[in-house]
Amino acid sequence: MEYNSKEIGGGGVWGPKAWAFLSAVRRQSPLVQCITNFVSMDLMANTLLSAGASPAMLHSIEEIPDFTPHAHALCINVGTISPSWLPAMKAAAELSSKLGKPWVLDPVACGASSFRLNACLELVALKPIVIRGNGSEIVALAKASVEPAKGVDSIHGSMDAVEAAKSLAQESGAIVAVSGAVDIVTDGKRVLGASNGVAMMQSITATGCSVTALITAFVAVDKIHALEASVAALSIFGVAGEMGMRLAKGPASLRMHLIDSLYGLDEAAVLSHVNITTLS
Ligand SMILES: Nc1ncnc2c1ncn2[C@@H]1O[C@H](COP(=O)(O)OP(=O)(O)OP(=O)(O)O)[C@@H](O)[C@H]1O
Ligand SMILES: Cc1ncsc1CCO
Ligand SMILES: [Mg+2]
Repeated sequence: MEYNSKEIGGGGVWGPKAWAFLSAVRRQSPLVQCITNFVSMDLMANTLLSAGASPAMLHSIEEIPDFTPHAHALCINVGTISPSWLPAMKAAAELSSKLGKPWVLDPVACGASSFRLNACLELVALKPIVIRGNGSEIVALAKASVEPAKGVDSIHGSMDAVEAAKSLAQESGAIVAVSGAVDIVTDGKRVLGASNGVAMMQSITATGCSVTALITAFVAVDKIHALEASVAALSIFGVAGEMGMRLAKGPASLRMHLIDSLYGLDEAAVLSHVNITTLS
């Protein structure tokens, strides 16, 4: 995709960019392989379908040589990792990188144990194009230290993790995204912020996992612009949350309306709601 790279500030230039990404996903319907946790499989697959992508939750190591080459992108999430899952994650990541296909890492609760942290560090070494976590996950991964936060939930705001995100991006070569009230995305130099979404999204399990999968679908259609793809996916998911919140009565109905809103997003809603700015 071609963009006017000259930023003219605010959502003005980003609304059309975000719409271009969502439209490309709807048009191309990329096949996204997800090796993810048991909690997130349903919401993640439905998020991808609602955005127009095609999810496939294949995680067996025996299937990777046949299947992974057909996927347009790969999402790896360590949420319920056990030692038997790690070889398949590494094999799929390695094969994707070898084939020039983008893959995205969600380092769920990477500070919770040394096994989980080391698994994430091994995966980071296999060159994900994007790493998306919450504030505590990005701080733990950047410091490479076990420091139990609150399990899969964050005790850091996304803005508390900006420096950690920049240093992780510089060390790893990946785009790093931190979700929160303002979603932060950095390549180690530029820092973009997406101020969409509603706080109640934190009360639905696996919304973070699902937005990581949406980022994967967006980089599947334009891996050259992974920074822009990531911030656009975070903003679009947030806009769907804002629209869904108008009809929701609580987390359970927000979950349903978020999916419906993502499915039904039109250009006018995207252009008027996307709120992406350059932070530095
Ligand atoms: N205070 C907030 N206001 C608006 N949106 C928010 C807020 N906090 C989180 N979000 C949004 O909620 C979604 C999930 O982000 P969160 O940081 O909770 O991820 P997570 O901790 O990895 O979640 P999970 O592990 O349950 O998948 C993102 O789209 C994010 O933008
Ligand atoms: C609750 C939970 N536990 C492990 S993974 C997961 C989903 C949110 O990350
Ligand atoms: Mg998470």
